[in-house]
Amino acid sequence: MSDVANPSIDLPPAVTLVEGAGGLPMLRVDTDNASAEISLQGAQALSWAPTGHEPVLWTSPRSRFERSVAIRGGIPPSFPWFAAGREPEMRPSHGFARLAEFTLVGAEEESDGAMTLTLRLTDTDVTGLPGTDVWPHPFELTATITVGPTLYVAFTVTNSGDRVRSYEDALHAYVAVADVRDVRIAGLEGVPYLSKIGDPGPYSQHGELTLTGKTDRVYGTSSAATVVDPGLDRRVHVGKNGSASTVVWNPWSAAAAEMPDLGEEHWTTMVCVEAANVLHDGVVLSPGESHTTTVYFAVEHGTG
Ligand SMILES: O=P(O)(O)OC[C@H]1O[C@@H](O)[C@H](O)[C@@H](O)[C@@H]1O
Repeated sequence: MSDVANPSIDLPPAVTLVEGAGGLPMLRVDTDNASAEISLQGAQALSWAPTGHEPVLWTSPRSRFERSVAIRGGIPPSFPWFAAGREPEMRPSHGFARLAEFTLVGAEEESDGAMTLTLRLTDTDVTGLPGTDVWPHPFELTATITVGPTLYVAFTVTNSGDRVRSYEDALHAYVAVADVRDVRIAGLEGVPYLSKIGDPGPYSQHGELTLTGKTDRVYGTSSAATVVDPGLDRRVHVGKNGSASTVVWNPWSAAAAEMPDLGEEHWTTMVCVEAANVLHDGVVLSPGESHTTTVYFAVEHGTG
């Protein structure tokens, strides 16, 4: 990696802007409490490790790193629609925000040593990206990412046009696990969900969630979830605000083998737990109104 010339703002010593894989600009954060890497494309945290812990976010060893191509891993944003969207013309998958290069507008050290980065994207920055013709509306998106012993990612969408608009969003986190077949996800007990595999339901979650095959579910909950991972002997708490849906996804072996940026050998080491607002829980904003979706992660040793 080499330093990128002329970052647009002064950076604290703990933050560097470098040319990462594929020439994509990346922010490197290295503090006493945590380290992280954040791609300006998608304002996408790709790695985060609090001091004394193994990396918490997963990025595919097979990911592509190219301009305007989705990076497989970390916390890509879905906006202005989720996955295949609510209308047939909503392509590409997960909308255009993860394909767009955000502008770094702030980098500040918090009093506890955590580092907060602020990145911005507006409709004028996404001209020409796939999907912008489907949702050609004025917006401002501000991503605020705080790197410390807890990782906070907040996405604020403002409707800067003069009509009411609706959208779906997700902070589509890939959590690193020893083996997805051995983890439990707590916090979803009793929550209603729809499945995108087979009969959509609705169903109700009985007990903690264990994954035994391809899983693609939208849970209707604003509560936190915890990934309990005996292989890494840790619990990863996934807290959230401003999110009415939690999506859990793992493609399992056959579908992963069909995905060139994932592959049959890597699907076991991740599970997606996504803070979202999707389907009938999509967000509706009046002109000038804003909504913030926040996800935060904390890790504890042990599974008890
Ligand atoms: O391959 P993509 O576009 O990154 O999407 C991956 C998955 O993302 C999940 O969030 C969706 O629920 C799945 O339906 C989808 O397959």
